[in-house]
Amino acid sequence: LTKEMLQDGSWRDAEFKQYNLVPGAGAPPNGGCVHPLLKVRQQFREIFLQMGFAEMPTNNFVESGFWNFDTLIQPQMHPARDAHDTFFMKTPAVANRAPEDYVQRVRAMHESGGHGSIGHQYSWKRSEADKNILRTHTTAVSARCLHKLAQDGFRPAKFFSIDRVFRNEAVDRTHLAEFHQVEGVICDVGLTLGDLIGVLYQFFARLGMTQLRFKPAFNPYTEPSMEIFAYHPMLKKWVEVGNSGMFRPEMLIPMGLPEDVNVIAWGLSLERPTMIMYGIDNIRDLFGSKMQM
Ligand SMILES: COC[C@@H]1[C@H](c2ccc(C#Cc3ccccc3)cc2)[C@@H]2CN(C(=O)Nc3ccc(OC4CC4)cc3)C[C@@H](O)[C@@H](O)CN12
Repeated sequence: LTKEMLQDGSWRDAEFKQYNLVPGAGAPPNGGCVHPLLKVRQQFREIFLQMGFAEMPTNNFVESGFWNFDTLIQPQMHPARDAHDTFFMKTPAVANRAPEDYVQRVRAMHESGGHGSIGHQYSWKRSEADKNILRTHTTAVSARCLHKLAQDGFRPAKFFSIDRVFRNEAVDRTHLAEFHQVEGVICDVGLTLGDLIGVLYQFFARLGMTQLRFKPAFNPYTEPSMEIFAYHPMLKKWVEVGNSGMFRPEMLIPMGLPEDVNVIAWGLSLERPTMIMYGIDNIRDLFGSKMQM
C-alpha cells in the first residue's frame, strides 16, 4: 500500500495479504546488562539483609538543613553547611515539618547543651534549619529513623541505607558532585566501641577483607570516630574503606532515646568499591558520558 495508491484510488482493486494478528515471538532483544553500580548495590544490600538490617526509606534527595545538619548537632556556622559544600534549593527554598517539641530540644542542645554537654553556645536560627538542600549524607535519613524509633517507643534496631548524596565540591577523576553513600546503624542498650569494631569485622569480612585497622578521626556527630582501613587481598595493599563512630548523646537525647541507649554507625561509598572491583580508574567511565577531564 503506497501513497500513490491512496491518492489515485487504485488501492480499491488491489489484493492485500490478511493481517496476521496472532501474537508471534518478537525478535529476541540482544544483550543488555545490569550497571556495575547497581550490581554492587545489590551485593551490599544482601550483606546487610543477611546481617539482619532493615533498609531505611531514602527516597528524598531534598532535605531540610534541620534533618541534614541540626539534628546531628552540626553547628549552623560549620563550614560544611556553606554553599561551597552544599547545594541549596531555590524553590522551595524552605521546608521543615519536624515536630515543634523536637525542634525546641535540638535548639536548646545547640544553644546551651544539657545532660552534661555545654552545647555550641551560639544563638540558633530557625531560618538556617529550614533551608532546603540536597542531602549531603544519608545520615540525615538515619536521624529521621532514629527519631521515629524513639517516638514509637525504643527497641533495639539495625538500619541500613544505600543511596545518592550530593556535595558541592570540585569534581576530578575520582570525585563527582554526587556519590552513593552506604550507611549501617545499630541502636541498642549499652553498645560500645568494641561492638562497632566487631560489626565492622563482620561487614568487611563479607567483602573479602578480614584485616582491618582503625585510626582516630573526627565527625561533628560522632564521638569517638574512626577511619577504617582494610588490607585488600587482590590489590595487596591497605585501602581506606570508610568512616565510623558512636552518635553523640547531644544528638540522641533530644530525639527522646533513653540515656542508656547507644548508637554505632559506619559509612562508605558505592563508587569506590565498584571502581576497585571492576578495575575502573576514571569515575566517569562508571557513568557512560566520556566527559574529558
Ligand atoms: C566525600 O567522600 C567521602 C567518601 C565516602 C564516604 C566517607 C565517609 C562516609 C561516612 C560515614 C559515617 C561516619 C559515622 C557515622 C555514620 C556515617 C561515607 C562515605 C568514601 C569512603 N571510602 C570508601 O568507600 N572506600 C572504600 C570502600 C570499600 C572498598 O571496597 C573495595 C572492594 C575492596 C574500597 C574503598 C573511603 C575513601 O574512598 C574516601 O576517600 C572517600 N570517601
